[in-house]
Amino acid sequence: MAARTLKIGLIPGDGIGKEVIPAGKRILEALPASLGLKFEFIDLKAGWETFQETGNALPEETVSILKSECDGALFGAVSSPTTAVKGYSSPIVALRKKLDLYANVRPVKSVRGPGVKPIDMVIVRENTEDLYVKEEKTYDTPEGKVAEAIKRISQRASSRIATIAGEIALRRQKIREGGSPSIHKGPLVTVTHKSNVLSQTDGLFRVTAREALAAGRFTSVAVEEQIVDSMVYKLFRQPEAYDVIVAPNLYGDILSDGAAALVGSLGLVPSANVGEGFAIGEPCHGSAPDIQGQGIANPIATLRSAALMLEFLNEEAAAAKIYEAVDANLEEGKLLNPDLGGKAKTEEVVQDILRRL
Ligand SMILES: NC(=O)c1ccc[n+]([C@@H]2O[C@H](COP(=O)([O-])OP(=O)(O)OC[C@H]3O[C@@H](n4cnc5c(N)ncnc54)[C@H](O)[C@@H]3O)[C@@H](O)[C@H]2O)c1
Ligand SMILES: O=C(O)CC[C@H](C(=O)O)[C@@H](O)C(=O)O
Repeated sequence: MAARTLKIGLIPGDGIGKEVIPAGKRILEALPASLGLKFEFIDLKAGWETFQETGNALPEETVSILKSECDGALFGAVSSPTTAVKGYSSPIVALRKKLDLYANVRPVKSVRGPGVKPIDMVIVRENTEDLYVKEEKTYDTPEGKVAEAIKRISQRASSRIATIAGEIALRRQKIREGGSPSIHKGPLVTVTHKSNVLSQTDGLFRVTAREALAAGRFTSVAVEEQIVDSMVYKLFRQPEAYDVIVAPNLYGDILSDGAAALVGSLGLVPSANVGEGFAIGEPCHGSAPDIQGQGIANPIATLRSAALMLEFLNEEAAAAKIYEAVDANLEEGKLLNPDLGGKAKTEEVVQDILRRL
């Protein structure tokens, strides 16, 4: 069988993005040849440093190479400023829209072990609209300034995101039926919203998601809904109750960082930005300026993001190899980074996981 060659764009970005993306590249290169996969890598620029060098946080070349040459990509993190800087706009938010990566898929899973609360959920976050359309304005009134932002929810995006959430629930169920141990009895999708207050925007999300999940092929999928604030409460008290969560963009962003705390660290939680036939693996965390340059960033979110990207490029066997090696490191618990209470450097954890591949 001829090997499949995947061309992968590498966008480290800023801060610890530069420390963890090389680890993602190395794990792909270290996959066994028997999987029949080869990789070519293209280094691409984006982020705050790129903005300072070129005046553009997302150079056109990065977008055009991703579109015309790559099968997928790994994105580290960028240091977006918290005050407006003229000409700067978050490159990852822009990429999601430019490449129509409409779903942000974020699995949050605990590893097996005594005393560990079993958690195995996937947050499926709408990735193109909601408050992330970034249509904001500030104006003066006699009482002072007022700022406004548009929250845009469309039927099309809500339907697409609920549909992929349903498909992910079915796929997870199939893996369970194949014998994988699981804490879930059957496929469940929880639709989250705030339509008790935002009856038009979140109301449209809720109704459309429910309609999409009522399709014939999802008859085996149980569908529940929950208002986002009480969802946070239940997520923290009973995380094992969730299988697949589907959420509008901003709620999905917030819920996934919260869920990361439940499994020990943001440094563990991966994501994939998924569109038709293209995926960008991206750790859920940011550029972590508080630890950058110390060589202690946890690489696991990135390694798992590389695996997740492979899953969406139909390379499940290769993805499974990476997950197994990472889980073995965590289950043994001897070589952990400081975010998990250990003393290991990034490099030591990477080497331990590569050894297990
Ligand atoms: N995808 C992205 O590009 C992305 C995502 C989130 C935040 N950001 C940006 O990152 C910058 C910093 O944001 P923040 O500090 O709010 O969030 P953050 O995710 O960077 O850090 C939050 C906390 O988690 C820790 N942490 C995160 N990743 C870790 C890892 N791999 N290993 C060990 N510890 C880790 C950090 O040290 C910090 O204490 C901001 O400029 C923000 O805009 C970018
Ligand atoms: O800081 C940025 O430029 C993007 C942050 C980004 C987001 O979607 O809001 C991040 O929080 C994420 O979860 O991917």
